[in-house]
Amino acid sequence: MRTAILGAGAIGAYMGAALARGGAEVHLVARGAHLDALRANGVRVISPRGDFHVRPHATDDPRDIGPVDVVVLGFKAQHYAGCGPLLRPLLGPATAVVAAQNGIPWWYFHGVEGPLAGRRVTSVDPDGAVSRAIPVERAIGCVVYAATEIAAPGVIRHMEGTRFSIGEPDGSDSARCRDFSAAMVAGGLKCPIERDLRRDIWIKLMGNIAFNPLSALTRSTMAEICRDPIARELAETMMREALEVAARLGVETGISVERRLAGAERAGDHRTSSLHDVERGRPMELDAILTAVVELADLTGARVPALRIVNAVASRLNARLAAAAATAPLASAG
Ligand SMILES: NC(=O)C1=CN([C@@H]2O[C@H](COP(=O)(O)OP(=O)(O)OC[C@H]3O[C@@H](n4cnc5c(N)ncnc54)[C@H](OP(=O)(O)O)[C@@H]3O)[C@@H](O)[C@H]2O)C=CC1
Ligand SMILES: CC(C)(CO)C(=O)C(=O)O
Repeated sequence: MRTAILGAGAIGAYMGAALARGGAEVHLVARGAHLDALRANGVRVISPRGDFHVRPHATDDPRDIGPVDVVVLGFKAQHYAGCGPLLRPLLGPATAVVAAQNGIPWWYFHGVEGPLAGRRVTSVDPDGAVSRAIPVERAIGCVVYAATEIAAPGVIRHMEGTRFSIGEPDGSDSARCRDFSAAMVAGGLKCPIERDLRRDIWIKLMGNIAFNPLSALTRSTMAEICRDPIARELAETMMREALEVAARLGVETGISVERRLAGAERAGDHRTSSLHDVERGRPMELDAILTAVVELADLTGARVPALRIVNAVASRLNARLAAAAATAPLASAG
């Protein structure tokens, strides 16, 4: 399978390294010092499951690669709207795009029936730019249960989790999902194909919706939030509100808030990807993880006062970080 990883960061480079280890043809698209290291030394994965090293092709120009069978999007979701020029050279008539992301994807109401069918989630696709850049027909959903970080340029630290659940937006059984899953499994990852990926999206989102913004706002790890009684109560309230939105959209996660909190506590002193972002002076990935859920609450009539307040506060921080990054472009280019 010919695969390109567009935005080969913490998660993308980890998936790419595993796919290459399993025998797939992998091309990494990255930039900056990370790209220099990938070109010079390949990807080193440091993992409690065993370290490994692979040397896939790495570039900043997808025209060097050309059409592939599968593109994995490893960007943060806020970069999807601008990815058209990078994505286009990789697309052949049947290329699938696996969106490995947290939160509500741009394709959320694609492939469903009922009054919301085909509706655009404006928080994640404000003017349709994402749908134009990445046509929903190409999308394969992907819920990431792994936790990784870029420990140094070209070096990925894998902390926990090897599950990447995938699924077609319309729940159908497809050869492209089966092929991608087989390539991931060959690389040592778990890649179940879910007929109802929206349930997985909400199970994962229960954690992210609370821990990602709270960790970024308080500069705390997940375990620190769990140990602080007030922060823990806020996280719990946010999770309950998210579950209510999911239920109104017809999704029952079947997982209690208590169980999800216990899982977060077990993750220990893990820094979320949003905490990594703000520590690097970058806006966190808020639109897909929180703002979209407030939008869906308004759509379904759910009361979400805690989500609304945290979204407003975190948006304020994001605006400041975006303004600071705009006045210091060289520092933020990484
Ligand atoms: N990290 C984790 O443990 C988890 C992450 N996720 C989700 O996975 C997704 C990816 O997150 P994560 O891997 O942490 O993010 P990263 O920031 O580590 O990776 C994104 C990568 O894309 C690169 N990139 C951005 N724009 C371009 C460009 N124009 N050209 C080339 N490269 C570019 C970034 O480079 P640069 O740094 O130079 O901008 C970065 O290396 C998110 O949706 C996140 O929520 C889900 C579960 C766990
Ligand atoms: C915290 C984690 C790894 C999920 O537990 C995550 O999804 C993130 O860092 O964004």
